[in-house]
Amino acid sequence: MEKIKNYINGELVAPIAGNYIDNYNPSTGAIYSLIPDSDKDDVELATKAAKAAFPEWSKTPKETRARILQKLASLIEDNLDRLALAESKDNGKPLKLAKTVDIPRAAANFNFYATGILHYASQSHSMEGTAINYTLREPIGVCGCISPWNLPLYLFSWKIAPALAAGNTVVAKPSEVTPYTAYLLSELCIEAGLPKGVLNIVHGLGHKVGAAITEHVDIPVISFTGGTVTGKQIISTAGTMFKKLSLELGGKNPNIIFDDCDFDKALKTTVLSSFANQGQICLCGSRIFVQRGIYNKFRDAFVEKTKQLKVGNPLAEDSNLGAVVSKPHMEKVLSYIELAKEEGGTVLVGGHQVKLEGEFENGYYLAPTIIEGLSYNCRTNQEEIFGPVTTIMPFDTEEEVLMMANSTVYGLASTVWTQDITKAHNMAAKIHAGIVWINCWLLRDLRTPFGGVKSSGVGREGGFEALDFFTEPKNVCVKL
Ligand SMILES: NC(=O)C1=CN([C@@H]2O[C@H](COP(=O)(O)OP(=O)(O)OC[C@H]3O[C@@H](n4cnc5c(N)ncnc54)[C@H](O)[C@@H]3O)[C@@H](O)[C@H]2O)C=CC1
Ligand SMILES: O=C(O)/C=C/C=C(\O)C(=O)O
Repeated sequence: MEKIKNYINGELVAPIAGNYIDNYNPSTGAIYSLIPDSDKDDVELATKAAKAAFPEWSKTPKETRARILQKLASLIEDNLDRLALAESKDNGKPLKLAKTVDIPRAAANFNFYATGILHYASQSHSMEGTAINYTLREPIGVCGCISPWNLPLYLFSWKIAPALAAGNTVVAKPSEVTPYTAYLLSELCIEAGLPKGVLNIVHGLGHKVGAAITEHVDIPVISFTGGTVTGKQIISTAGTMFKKLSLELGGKNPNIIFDDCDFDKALKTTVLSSFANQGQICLCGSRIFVQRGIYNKFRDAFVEKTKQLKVGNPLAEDSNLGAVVSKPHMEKVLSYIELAKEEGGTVLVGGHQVKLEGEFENGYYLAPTIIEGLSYNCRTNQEEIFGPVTTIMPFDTEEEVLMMANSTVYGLASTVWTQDITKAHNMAAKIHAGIVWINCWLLRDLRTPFGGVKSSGVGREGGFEALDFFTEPKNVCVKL
């Protein structure tokens, strides 16, 4: 069986202790490769390599760094089909999604920061003839980047690209649930001519590799995307070591649909925002609030459209949903559906596992699920499920829906559907979230700040925010 390798000091290497864990294909439930079960010794080796590479990489002209990262982006584009197939096999997502979203976005992340760094400049503040301040932005050192399984290469590269562009070196850990495209990326880094030690990829479990990165004294910066519980563990270690932290965590995002919306657009996008990537995007809308005047009409049309979605082999062109990422995750989502029923919810569509035939009979498939009749403050409506499950609830007034929308510990994203521009702006101002989409969803401009408030995270990714995060400001005041 194929053994995935770590990428340390420019070379593909086996884990020091020689241990491996199984890698499953969620669409079949079969083990198809082995992942290094690395430990703190591998992290130590990677950190040493990253530390040794830092002086030269940080002094390499930004134009040279940009050229190498652009070469990497081109190689990702050249390998689109291979990478998309690998992502679909590792994660269970529809191949067409990996081809049109995940892999192009990974290339875009490298291109964006390769060019972004060329436009990133020092600020200066003049003190009217007395003095002038200029603020240098310097790379920090070795950065730890820890990423999740839902958008594997997309989110892995979203961290690595700005860290490297800014002149840092990196020790990165992809999710052990979906390691394969990070492994392929390491091959492409070698082909792109990334100097050895600049990027190091250590595969393995969160409580071993992730924890070793988090607590390493020579890694002063941690950028993490994943679950809120893990985020808390990272803060409790890295916070006390005064590390610079960026945490992009969970969401329980409201979709707020007013009577005066463009009905067809709101409906079409709500189907997408509920079930894209099997509902495994931190930005998916998982609580749908519909104003009473159109509630019945919207609910019935939403159920009808959801019934038409095909759950199937991720490689098939006509599959709308593939498999969820793992058996434990499927069981977690199913347990929330049971909880919803106990809490008085009615399953309008879905609510069960989908059994496919032939080689897919042991895959982890779930029917897209809509649940009605729950109170806004029950556990189903407060906790992140992270699967193809959404709830639908009526509301009457702006005040009422704001109260319900803002009632969770999360505050990542929201959508608002209305033709009334004043109402849209008022809602945007009052929603507790880092991102508000008005009459759209997941329309991404990579220059914008990306992240959440409350338990959805700390800090922002995207645009110059990420370059600010991956650099340290130094103010120099010159007396005139
Ligand atoms: N982007 C998001 O918002 C995501 C949210 N989640 C949520 O989190 C729940 C749990 O999913 P998991 O796979 O367990 O996500 P997770 O948060 O445990 O995994 C994310 C990354 O963190 C690493 N990690 C785990 N424990 C760590 C530790 N102690 N120190 C450092 N790194 C550690 C993992 O190996 C992985 O690379 C999901 O059901 C979902 O609700 C999961 C993945 C992505
Ligand atoms: O940057 C984006 O466009 C999307 C990011 C999505 C996540 O961070 C997530 O699902 O965890």
